Amino acid sequence: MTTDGANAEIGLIGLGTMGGNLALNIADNGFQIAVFNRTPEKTDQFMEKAGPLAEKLLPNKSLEDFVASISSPRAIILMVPAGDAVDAQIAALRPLLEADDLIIDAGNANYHDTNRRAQEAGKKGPRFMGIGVSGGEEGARFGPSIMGGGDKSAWDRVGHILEAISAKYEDEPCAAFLGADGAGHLVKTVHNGIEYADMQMIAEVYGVMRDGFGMSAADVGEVFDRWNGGILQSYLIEISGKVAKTADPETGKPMLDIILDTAGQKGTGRWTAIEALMLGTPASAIEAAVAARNMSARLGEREKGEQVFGAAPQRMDKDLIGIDALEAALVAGKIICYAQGFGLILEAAKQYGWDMPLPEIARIWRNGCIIRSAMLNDMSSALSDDASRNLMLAPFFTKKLKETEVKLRQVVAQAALHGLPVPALSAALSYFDIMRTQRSTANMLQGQRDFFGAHGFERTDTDGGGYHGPWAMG
Ligand SMILES: NC(=O)C1=CN([C@@H]2O[C@H](COP(=O)(O)OP(=O)(O)OC[C@H]3O[C@@H](n4cnc5c(N)ncnc54)[C@H](OP(=O)(O)O)[C@@H]3O)[C@@H](O)[C@H]2O)C=CC1
Ligand SMILES: O=C(CO)[C@H](O)[C@H](O)COP(=O)(O)O
Repeated sequence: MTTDGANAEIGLIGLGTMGGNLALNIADNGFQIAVFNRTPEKTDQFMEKAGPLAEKLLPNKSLEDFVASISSPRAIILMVPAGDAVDAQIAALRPLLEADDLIIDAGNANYHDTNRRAQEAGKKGPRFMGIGVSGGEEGARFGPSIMGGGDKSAWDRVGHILEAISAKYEDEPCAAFLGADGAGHLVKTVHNGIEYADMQMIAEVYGVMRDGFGMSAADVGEVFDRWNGGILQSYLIEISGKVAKTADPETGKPMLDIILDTAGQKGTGRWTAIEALMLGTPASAIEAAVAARNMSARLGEREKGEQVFGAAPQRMDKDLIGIDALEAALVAGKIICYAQGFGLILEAAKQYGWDMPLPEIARIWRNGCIIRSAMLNDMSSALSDDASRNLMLAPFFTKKLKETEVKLRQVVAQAALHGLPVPALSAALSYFDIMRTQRSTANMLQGQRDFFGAHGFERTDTDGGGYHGPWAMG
């Protein structure tokens, strides 16, 4: 293949929401970038909107021309839907590329797919790496958080571009190499799992304010705005305030009162829960958040349930718990869901032998990504002190949990008494209570298992295992 006129330093396929903005971001940072889109008309539309950045963009209508316009060894970012589209795009590119060329999947891939693709690349070429990108449309355009995985030498080749286009926190790039094969995509998946839990807990306190306290959407928005000035400062609290205060231009009603209450999901939250179950590590707040989205989608069943049982939510006297208790409950819930998320990453790193820098993960989540928040700076410090310790046991977070735990308990208890569902906050509280109890109730489980299956148990008064109760059949 000729490389005459191959000027682009990098290429990108998939000019959708994320890919189009990422390409503009790369061009804006001074890199010449070749672009290609399956539907050629979208490439024309993209170029029309590129303005002065067009001079840094090399649009192509065929994959062959696209590949030929990138300087060798080539680096090509894929920003297409996860799954079959990625495999199909790699298969289409493979005959056009040389062994040292590099394909970078920047979509929300399942990390098991990334592990497989990395192995296939090792056998068939070209080179391959998977990176997680977070920040939505705006992040892609002006600075996302980038979670790199794969071959370190591949990261070293393109890392300067990824760092340049990433968000910055106090001038530090929110982009880093996090480990081999699918490590970057595993971290992005857990990021999204935490995102699910964080969003769900915010929705739960919104529910207490709306259905329990009878507050208007605008008043709820004011509360979120106030919280955003304190310990809960975060992108998700900020946008929740904006969502709550926005009116529908057509009806003038609050947007929140117009939006149908069935949550969509594309899979990353579910993958996080599946991964936690497969790795045997507790992620109950995240699992509860995924289950809550699943329940929300069953609108017909919920309608029938309300007809049969009556609606659950009941008004509650604001003084029973108060707005400040909701803030404290969110603080506690947030710490716990991050403790679970980092615990899951730690477990996956052990399983795959990946040397994953947990403080670095918290560091690159401090800006650019959807879960960016003030607390992530403290998490990065806590994980730097000891990355293998449960985050709840880091002194800063122990103190915060001691300050907020009672409020979390009051919110969950009063919510339950008033029929206000708070599944993620409840799961967080149960996790907290189990993880601070030396003598749990699993002795009963062991007794039951031994009774019906002779599975054996360990005794508290003797070393070793394989003991049976007197119920065992002789
Ligand atoms: N939206 C978001 O907030 C975020 C999305 N992501 C991930 O980024 C990736 C892209 O998402 P997003 O930009 O939102 O998606 P869009 O639907 O906006 O764009 C998808 C792009 O992929 C192309 N495409 C679709 N199917 C194929 C195919 N079979 N072969 C080749 N190209 C194809 C489309 O081309 P065409 O114009 O021809 O349809 C389009 O350019 C996904 O993996 C998503 O999960 C990651 C972080 C945030
Ligand atoms: O990766 C993202 C944010 O970090 C995407 O916006 C993703 O689509 C969010 O997940 P879901 O669509 O399942 O809510």
